[in-house]
Amino acid sequence: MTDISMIEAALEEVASGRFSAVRLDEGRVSLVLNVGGLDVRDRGQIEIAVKGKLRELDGIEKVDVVMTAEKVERRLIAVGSGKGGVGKSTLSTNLAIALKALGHKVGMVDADIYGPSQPRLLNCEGRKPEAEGKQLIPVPNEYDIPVLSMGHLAKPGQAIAWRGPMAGKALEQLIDAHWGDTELLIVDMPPGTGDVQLSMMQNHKPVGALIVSTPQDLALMDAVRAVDLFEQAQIPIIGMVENMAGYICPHCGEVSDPFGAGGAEAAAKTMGMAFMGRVPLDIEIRKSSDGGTPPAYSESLQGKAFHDIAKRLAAWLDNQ
Ligand SMILES: Nc1ncnc2c1ncn2[C@@H]1O[C@H](COP(=O)(O)OP(=O)(O)OP(=O)(O)O)[C@@H](O)[C@H]1O
Repeated sequence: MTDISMIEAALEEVASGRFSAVRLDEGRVSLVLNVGGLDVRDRGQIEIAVKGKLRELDGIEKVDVVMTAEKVERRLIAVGSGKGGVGKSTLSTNLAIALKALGHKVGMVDADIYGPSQPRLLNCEGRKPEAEGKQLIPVPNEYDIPVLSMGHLAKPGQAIAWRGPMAGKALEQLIDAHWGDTELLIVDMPPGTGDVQLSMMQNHKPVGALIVSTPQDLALMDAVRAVDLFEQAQIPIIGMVENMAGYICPHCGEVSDPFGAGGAEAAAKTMGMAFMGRVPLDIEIRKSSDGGTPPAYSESLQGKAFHDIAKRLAAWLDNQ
């Protein structure tokens, strides 16, 4: 007849170093399985392997497995802007990839529920997230940045026209998902300064917010409003990023400043916040990002600006 030592020997084969509290009671085995660091699929597989292996043993009729994982301390970083189209999503994607290259375990929440673009930017459009119980499982992709976006739930091109409370609920589902061992969650915020943004921040308390602006005055006025919103919610501002600064002509190499120059840096100084860096207006950034091959993933010149900003962001996180 099977005894505890035989059960432990069998467990050693399929779950070495991960089991504890093994009990045997009239043909019924119970144990605790530490699944820390495993993703959802691997967790499922190890559970099946353990149950299968133990049921092969003489007289074992039932196996109860309790899975535990050390709690991952997950930090949220909000990327916001006062208005749309300033490059918030592009920055979020490329920063996520650059932070991953620095060794962080990064995930992405596309909180821009009315105009989701992360599925396209991370080249995983058309994939549906699976669910475990009531929790969504983030969508994997070639960049190893698990992502959840309303774009994965709605049909491509389908307009998402929700009222505030519904939009807020959808966003909760994306954030309270099965993020596994993801330590850093980049939240690509919806543009503007409405209720959805405010309640998300109150509920989830990001550790900090990055503000994106283009250099011109009008965009900067909107950026000031975004700063106000984060301050209202008592979210520390990490700093300001200037996007679409200095256009380099692909033909003659001449640098021009269609949206002005240095405006965001000056505004950051006035508001007493850090300036995190500038990203040039470069057609390659648009082509590669919108084409699902973010420039930060390659050694390209265009990727460098994002890597520099990611280093500053990582230093800020280290100092928290
Ligand atoms: N530095 C840049 N150089 C060239 N094109 C850029 C740059 N940054 C962003 N873009 C392009 O500008 C467009 C808008 O960018 P993006 O979608 O990232 O902005 P957004 O602020 O997230 O917009 P929305 O609020 O509408 O989601 C995209 O086509 C993107 O490729």
